[in-house]
Amino acid sequence: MNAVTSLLVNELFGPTFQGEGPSQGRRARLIRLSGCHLACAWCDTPQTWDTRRFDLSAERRQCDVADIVDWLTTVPGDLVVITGGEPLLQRKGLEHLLDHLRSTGLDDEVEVETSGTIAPGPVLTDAVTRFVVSPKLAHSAQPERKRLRPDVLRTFAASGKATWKFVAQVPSDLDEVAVLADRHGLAPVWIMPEGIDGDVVVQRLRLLADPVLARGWNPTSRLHILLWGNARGR
Ligand SMILES: Nc1nc2[nH]cc(C(=O)O)c2c(=O)[nH]1
Ligand code: SF4
Ligand SMILES: [Mg+2]
Repeated sequence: MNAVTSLLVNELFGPTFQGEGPSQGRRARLIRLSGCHLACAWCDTPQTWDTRRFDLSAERRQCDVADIVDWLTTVPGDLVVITGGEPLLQRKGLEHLLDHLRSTGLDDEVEVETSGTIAPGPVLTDAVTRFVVSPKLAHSAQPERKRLRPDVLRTFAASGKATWKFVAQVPSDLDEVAVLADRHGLAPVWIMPEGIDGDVVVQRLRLLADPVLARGWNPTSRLHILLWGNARGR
C-alpha cells in the first residue's frame, strides 16, 4: 500500500488564535487544505475550490508532510487546527501527517474542521483530538443530499470526538439546527454567526446569543474576523 506523504495546501499560518468554536481564543497554528466538494453560497474560503473566481494553481501547493511537521516545530503553540476547504478529501494524507507528528514527539492537540459529509475512518478518528463538524443549513444553497449525509453524521456522533458548529445567520436558523441535533443526536452544539465583516458578526451574534443560551447551546464569535477582518493568513 502506498502511503500518501503529501497534502494539497492552500495556506499554513500561525501563531494565531483559533477564531471559532470550542477552542476559540487558543493560540494555534492553522493548516488550510485545498479542495472542497461543496460550494456554499457564503463560503469564506472560496480560494480553496472556486475555479471561477480564483486561479487554483496559484492558490495551492503540494507539501510534503515532513515539511509541514518541520514548520509546526518552528511555531510555538500546543494546538494544530486543520481546516479548509474540506480536509477529509485528503484523509490518507492527513493520517500520514498525524502519524508523522506523533512520531516526531509532538503531542499537540489536533482539531480537524469538516462539513461532516465524508466519514473520517477509524485511523484518523483515533489520531485526532477532536473533530469540529459543521453541517451546512439550507442557506448554504447546497442540495440537501450533498450537505447532509445522515450515515456520516451518525459516524461522527458515535466517534465521541465530535463537537458541532453550525453557521447561522438569523435566530430562525436555530430551528433547523434543533431538528438536525435531535434527529442525529448531535451534541455539544456551538452556534457561529455567518459573516466576514466584524460588524456583521457582532450584530448577528447579538441576535443569536439569547436564543442559543435558551436552547442549552454555546455561542462562538469569529475572533479572527473581529481582530483582523477577512485578512488572509490570520
Ligand atoms: N484564526 C483563524 N481561526 C480560524 N478557525 C477556522 C478558520 C477557518 O477559516 O476555517 C480560521 C481562520 O481563518 N483563522
Ligand atoms: S464546506 Fe466549507 S469550504 Fe466548502 S464551500 Fe462550504 S463553507 Fe466553503
Ligand atoms: Mg472554516
